[in-house]
Amino acid sequence: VNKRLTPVEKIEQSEPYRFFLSTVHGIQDNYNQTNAISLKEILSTEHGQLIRSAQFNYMFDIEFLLEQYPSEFRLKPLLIVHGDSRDDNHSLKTQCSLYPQIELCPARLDIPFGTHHTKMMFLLYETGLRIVIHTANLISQDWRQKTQGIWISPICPKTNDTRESKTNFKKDLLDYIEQYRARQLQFWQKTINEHDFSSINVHIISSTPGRHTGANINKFGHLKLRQTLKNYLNLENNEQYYSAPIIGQFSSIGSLGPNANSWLTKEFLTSLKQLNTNSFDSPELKLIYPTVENVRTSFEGYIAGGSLPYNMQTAMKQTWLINYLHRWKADHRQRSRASPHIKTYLRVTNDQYKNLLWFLVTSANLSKAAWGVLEKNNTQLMIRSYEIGVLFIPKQFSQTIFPLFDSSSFPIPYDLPPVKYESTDKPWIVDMTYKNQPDSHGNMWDPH
Ligand SMILES: O=C(O)c1c[nH]c2c(Br)cccc2c1=O
Repeated sequence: VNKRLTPVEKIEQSEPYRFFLSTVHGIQDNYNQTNAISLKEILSTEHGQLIRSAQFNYMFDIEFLLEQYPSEFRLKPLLIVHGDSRDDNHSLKTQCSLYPQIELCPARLDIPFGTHHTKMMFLLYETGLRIVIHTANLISQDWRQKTQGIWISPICPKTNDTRESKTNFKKDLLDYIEQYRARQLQFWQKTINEHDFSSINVHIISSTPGRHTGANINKFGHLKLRQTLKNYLNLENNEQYYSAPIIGQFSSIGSLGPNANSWLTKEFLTSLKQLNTNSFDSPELKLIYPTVENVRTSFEGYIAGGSLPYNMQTAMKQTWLINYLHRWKADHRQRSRASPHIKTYLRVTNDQYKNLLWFLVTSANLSKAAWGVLEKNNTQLMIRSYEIGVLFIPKQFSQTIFPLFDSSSFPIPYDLPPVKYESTDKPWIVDMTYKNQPDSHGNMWDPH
């Protein structure tokens, strides 16, 4: 019998990973019960009496957002942290002008083409502080029929000593917030400091705009990932891990250069393949990005492609990327037709993908703007955007690996091994017309 779980039961049952996919309209209920949660459930009164909250994001529909809060919480103070680009500001100011309880905090974007991608919630209850780090915009379309990733922290109790987690979560979160240099965030910096984070078992991997150098060079972007894997992934020096495949999965792709060696393998893969041994084998890098067919047959149809903004101008400069690409396929979660807006990076053992070495869920797509690009003879990492994600490492869960196919297995979002593009498969490109086959709603796609 499919017992409907309450939001609190869902979180209890998700232990120890606390990693969810968003619920999807149109799939069997039990696939929306196990390790799946909605925005209303995240904000439910069940978790306690909310005092105030903060919502970091890229796209906002304020009416929709307020509707997701329980009615008794809708008038609580709400801080909206958003990108300071002109049009964002205008529409947000207009949307929020009706609500005195909403305060706006524009994030400085001093480097051109940077965006405020970070998707994070601070939920302050009478019993303590909860952090949610996820991949969904605060618009209804992002929470209805897509595959989104969500990590929900425990409610961290207030404490009179600054309890840190074994993963340095508190310090890394404060380092991230500090980069905004925004007075509207001072209350939350103080609040974070006053709460006990010792129960948190994930690492923060974040990005902030800037040219990070010297002591700060490993604080953000792909060098933070490299450093964290180096320090915490204590795999015995056995050869079997050297060629273990690495998988990147995302909903957009930036300009990566004229060939793989420009940035993808030389810089980005070097960080992903970091073991605490200097292994020389080059592991396979497999990239998952939706095909046109994935989009056409998705629940949303071609409209899903509006949230996959890989453009023609970029794609035509890097046809070499096709050889790395794999389809979106998530049959075991009944989400092969729930278009992915989640972004994940993981490493599996090469014995038929039985075990996971680490798993990252993040706002960061496959782009230099998000992850950073080394400059000045590798002495500085230039990042354009704000991003944040959480990294799961077996050691922090008292395991050497995360089993993938047994009872306590890690709830991965898609099917492994990934399915390589066939010769007829094309990556979805947002500004192309698709007129030769109607989508699941009988529509065509003509962006002009
Ligand atoms: O970070 C995100 O979530 C996103 C960033 N840029 C986008 C563009 Br540009 C067009 C359509 C959707 C998105 C999007 O979803």
